[in-house]
Amino acid sequence: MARFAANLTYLFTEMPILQRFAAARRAGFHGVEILFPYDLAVKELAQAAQAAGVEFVLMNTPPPNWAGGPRGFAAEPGNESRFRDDFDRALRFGRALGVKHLHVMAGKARGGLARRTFVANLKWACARDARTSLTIEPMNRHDMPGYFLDSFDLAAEIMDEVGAPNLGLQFDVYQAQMIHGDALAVWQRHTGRIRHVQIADWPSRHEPRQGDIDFAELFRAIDASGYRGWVGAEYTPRNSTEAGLRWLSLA
Ligand SMILES: O=C(O)C(=O)[C@@H](O)CO
Ligand SMILES: [Mg+2]
Repeated sequence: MARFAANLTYLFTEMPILQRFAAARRAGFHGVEILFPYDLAVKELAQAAQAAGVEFVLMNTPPPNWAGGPRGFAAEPGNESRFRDDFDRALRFGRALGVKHLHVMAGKARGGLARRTFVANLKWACARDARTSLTIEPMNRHDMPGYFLDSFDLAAEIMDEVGAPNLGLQFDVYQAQMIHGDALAVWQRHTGRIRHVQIADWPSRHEPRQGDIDFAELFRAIDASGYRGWVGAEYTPRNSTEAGLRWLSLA
């Protein structure tokens, strides 16, 4: 069975960020994700992860202006040099924390030039450090209007164009269901490309077993596919984080 990581931007928000690592471990998680840890001290984050005994699995790049700004800008023509500077910063940050995957966010853009920009930036980023695993994740149009990477089939095409072994697909169950209406079918269509998984139920984006997705079937499909990577819990708890963790012992 895959290993589970707690997304500390979504879970355990009842306590300060540095306390969330140990809380996640006590709850049964062996890894953690943080969307944008850049405002925090690397040393303190690394110590918190080490003391808790959890792996740092995922963070996003480039660091965006989260307060109302775009979600990344890797597909935005004209921002290439900013992308490179910010990507290098993320790379340094990620190395210091031992982060397994860096999720490269496309930002808001449309059209052929945006596509070429995204491909060129990804090629550059993949070549920057061939040992660092990068991921791309499609986002649904309802939650992120205008986001360039808005389908898993487009992500597969982009990956083929980039053609780098250290670029993988991030399969978020909630995003797949929102975009394509059948997360399991998306899993089956793109299994070989998937490097990281995130889960939340649909349509609520709460914990598994609160909505319409058949997680027993999905976990069986993930197991049967031979996927042995991480599964990140990236959902908004319905009540407290602790109260909603029953799904973890049933997975
Ligand atoms: O919204 C999602 O889904 C994500 O995975 C985030 O990384 C977007 O920031
Ligand atoms: Mg996600």
